[in-house]
Amino acid sequence: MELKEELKRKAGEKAVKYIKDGMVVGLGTGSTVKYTILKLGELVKDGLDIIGIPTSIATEKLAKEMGIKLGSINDYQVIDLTIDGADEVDRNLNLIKGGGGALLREKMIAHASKYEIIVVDESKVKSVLGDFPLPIEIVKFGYKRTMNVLSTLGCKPLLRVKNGEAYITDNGNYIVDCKFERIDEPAKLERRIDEIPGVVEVGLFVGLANKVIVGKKDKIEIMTSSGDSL
Ligand SMILES: O=C[C@H](O)[C@H](O)[C@H](O)COP(=O)(O)O
Repeated sequence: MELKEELKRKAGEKAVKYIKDGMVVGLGTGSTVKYTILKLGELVKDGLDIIGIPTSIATEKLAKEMGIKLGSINDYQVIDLTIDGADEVDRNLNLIKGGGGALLREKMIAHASKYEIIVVDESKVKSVLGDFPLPIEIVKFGYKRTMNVLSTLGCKPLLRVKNGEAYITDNGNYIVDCKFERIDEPAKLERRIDEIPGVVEVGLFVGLANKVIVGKKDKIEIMTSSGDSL
């Protein structure tokens, strides 16, 4: 296994230790949290009883294959704990998410969660967010205008394309990846982007993560928010 993959595995697997019998658990999306879900599948086979709430169709499929019992956010409107990945993390536990296109469901589930744990490899920890182009989910209607409005905030918006076609999210929308030079005030930028008509959700997660598990070469680092109690 290549080193980066090994660090993802380390962080992803570590997170299952916070999952307890009887919990409703939000299941994030991506190649890091995949390791959490695989491990969780083993624990479920050994008798752990939890309900998983998937954040994407891809995660729903994987969790089903692993034999994890699933529910929806409509049936479980309060989630005990969610484990998810991120594309970038700063030391204040602000995040950029949505590299895999799942940011809307991920944010809804993070918002419904009493506790959110993020799993990443060390390359994702940055002093300032913004290296990674910020994913923004927008409706198809008037998308060119929405992209122009986004550019007035100081970024270069690029419509996400997959296999030569515009990428479509699980919710039937487009994703625009917006490259900012640096994001100094994530909370302020999140609010400004959310105010633009046509924007469904932005991949900035501010004040939602309680703990970040970082897979490093020599160890696992755990970053916690103030008031963290898990
Ligand atoms: O939309 C996708 C999610 O926000 C992912 O959690 C994020 O992109 C990180 O994914 P990965 O662990 O594959 O880098």
